Amino acid sequence: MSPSCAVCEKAGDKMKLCGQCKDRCYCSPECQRLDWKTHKTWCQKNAGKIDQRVNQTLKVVGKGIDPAELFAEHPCCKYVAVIDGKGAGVIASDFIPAGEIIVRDQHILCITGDELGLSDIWSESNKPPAKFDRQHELIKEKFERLSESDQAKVLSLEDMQTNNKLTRAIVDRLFKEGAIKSSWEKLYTLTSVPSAHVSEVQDAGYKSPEGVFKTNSLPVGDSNSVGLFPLISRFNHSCCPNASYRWNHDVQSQVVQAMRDIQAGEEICVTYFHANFMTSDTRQKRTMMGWGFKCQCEACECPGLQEVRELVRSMDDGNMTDDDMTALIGAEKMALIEKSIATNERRQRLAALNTRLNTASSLRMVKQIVEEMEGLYCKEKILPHLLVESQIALDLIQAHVGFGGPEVAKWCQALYDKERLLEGETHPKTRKVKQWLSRTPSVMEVVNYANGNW
Ligand SMILES: C[S@@+](CC[C@H](N)C(=O)[O-])C[C@H]1O[C@@H](n2cnc3c(N)ncnc32)[C@H](O)[C@@H]1O
Repeated sequence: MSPSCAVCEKAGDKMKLCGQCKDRCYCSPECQRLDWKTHKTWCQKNAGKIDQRVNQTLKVVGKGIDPAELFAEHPCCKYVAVIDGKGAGVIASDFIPAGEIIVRDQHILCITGDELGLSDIWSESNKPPAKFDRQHELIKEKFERLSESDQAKVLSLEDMQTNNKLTRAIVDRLFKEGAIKSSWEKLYTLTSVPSAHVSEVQDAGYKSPEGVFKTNSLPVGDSNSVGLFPLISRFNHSCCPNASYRWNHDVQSQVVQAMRDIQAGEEICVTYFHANFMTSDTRQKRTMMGWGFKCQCEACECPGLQEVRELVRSMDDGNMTDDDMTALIGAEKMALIEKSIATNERRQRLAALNTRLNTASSLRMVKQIVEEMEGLYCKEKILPHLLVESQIALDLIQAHVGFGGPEVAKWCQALYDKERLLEGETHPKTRKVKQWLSRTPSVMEVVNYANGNW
């Protein structure tokens, strides 16, 4: 759904905003002319003020950026508003096979460790306050040097650091009151607060290039730099993702790559951190602290769990049976709670098994652990996933080489198949594993490979 014309209410993607106040939308010059008589007085009175406010709030928010246009060259993706509360996201419009590179992206704003005097910008950038200040200045300077359209791209991205909660509250309120009619319009409004409400967000700070940078930046390969990638920043997080951010050495770009087959209509999600071994509470804390959101992915959804927990805690005299509990809260909610408990138990078990893997003292033990982990990953919808599969193949190669097992060749072949999909045929990693197909590697070779020294 697109925003509709203020006069005829026709919807469309190519709406034009009133050039003076930038507050009203029209489908054609005819409709704009028709509206002018009634709109004129308000527009003339407010346009100057609004422009001034807009400039003060850093041109607030990439007005005129249509995310669909940003993605137009990427036929796999169409950009749509997804679930409420997640902002926008990316939906596959076609079937995407595992391994396919969905989007390649170049950064439009980048800061380097050298500029900040840091040897590892990714892990150190939040530490010393002096460097933190320098970071603030650098982002501001670099942002001001961008073209107007790139500035708009930056400011159309999420800023969970500055004050998006307030923006969301305003947008939700307008949606409830009916002033925003469709979810597309809601999305559009989230990146382009109506001018009548600009002062509300301005007072509280709203978006800043720095906030956008901190919400969205990613490492630029292994170059000790961090960059802002306008397309890739549009992918939402999931604790059971179907895609992954990766740095592609061949094309020197950040890419999003499918980690399993993705069906048309599925949301394409990456993971923002390593969530496989965390319970939902830990994951929620992580997303809240890192990006200011409560994760709403499939693995985390359990509406009302918190409130039910509190209710049960307040009522439980120690004698409550499962049947009492179901009667109290209803079968549907009970099922959700059970689902949530089960998923947390599985993630905890996965974490414990992963630790045990490092100290397993026989091939049989490694195989048992890996098999159990595979079953748990499947139940958690983490498998199939190319990165997890290649890790499993690598663990099994290591165990077979170390304990003299009979299946080295089988697992080398499995790892080679995954690496080909992940990195391509000519990548040094893939070539290394290809050598192993004709001879058994040494333990040291496998260890080096696992440590990234290939
Ligand atoms: C890198 S941006 C992703 C694109 C963003 N939704 C947009 O509209 O541009 C990160 C922000 O998206 C939202 N988000 C991403 N994944 C989410 C999830 N699993 N649940 C809820 N919100 C999510 C949060 O607001 C988060 O700060």
